[in-house]
Amino acid sequence: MRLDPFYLIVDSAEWIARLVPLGVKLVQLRIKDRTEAEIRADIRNAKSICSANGCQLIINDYWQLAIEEGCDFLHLGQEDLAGADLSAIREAGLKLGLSTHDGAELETALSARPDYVALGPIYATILKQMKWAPQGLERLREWKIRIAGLPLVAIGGLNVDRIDGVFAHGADSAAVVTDITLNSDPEARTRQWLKATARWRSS
Ligand SMILES: Cc1ncc(COP(=O)(O)OP(=O)(O)O)c(N)n1
Ligand SMILES: Cc1nc(C(=O)O)sc1CCOP(=O)(O)O
Ligand SMILES: [Mg+2]
Repeated sequence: MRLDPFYLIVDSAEWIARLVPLGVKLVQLRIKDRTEAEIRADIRNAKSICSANGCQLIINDYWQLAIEEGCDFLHLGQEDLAGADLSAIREAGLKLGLSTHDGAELETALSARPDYVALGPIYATILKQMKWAPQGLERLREWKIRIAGLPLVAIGGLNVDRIDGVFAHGADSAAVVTDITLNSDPEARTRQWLKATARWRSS
């Protein structure tokens, strides 16, 4: 499986409606602190926008809703994974990406046979508090060897200037939140990301 090199992460279908039509081909809906009804509605909207734009939608955390809404790709962290029904996820035909932050988490992730592995935070992030220090670029090289052919997603503190570094160190896709969502012009920043990742898309 191949992932687009530009992996956008946003917290609403509104963001997806704004940015996916610009040419984004891989987006995660990462919603926190909203009601189940609101999340379900956003998943439906996001699914419809992504389908119309040929964009792969990945649902974060809400594996039951992803199954119920007929989604096809899920992202789970380690705690999410511990509480999830992997058989139900697989039976529903969902692909699965997993977060990792250290060697033990990588072992746990690999035993769940994921479709990609994410490593973070590569750089310090302002999105959420994390108990891990920045991994640095060299750790990506190590992970790429250890995951033996699986796609590797780099996440945490990425911006347009850091894109080439993560790909040069083995990442297959660069995931980003605040460099786009907190930018004064998110559409322009998205276009910069699309341009900066183009050479990794075609190679
Ligand atoms: C691509 C990608 N990588 C890592 C994460 C983080 O997942 P998790 O550790 O479950 O934390 P939350 O995002 O749920 O706060 C991710 N969402 N996406
Ligand atoms: C949601 C998330 N997970 C991470 C991990 O390391 O697992 S880092 C992160 C935040 C990514 O946001 P930004 O691009 O704004 O730094
Ligand atoms: Mg999670």
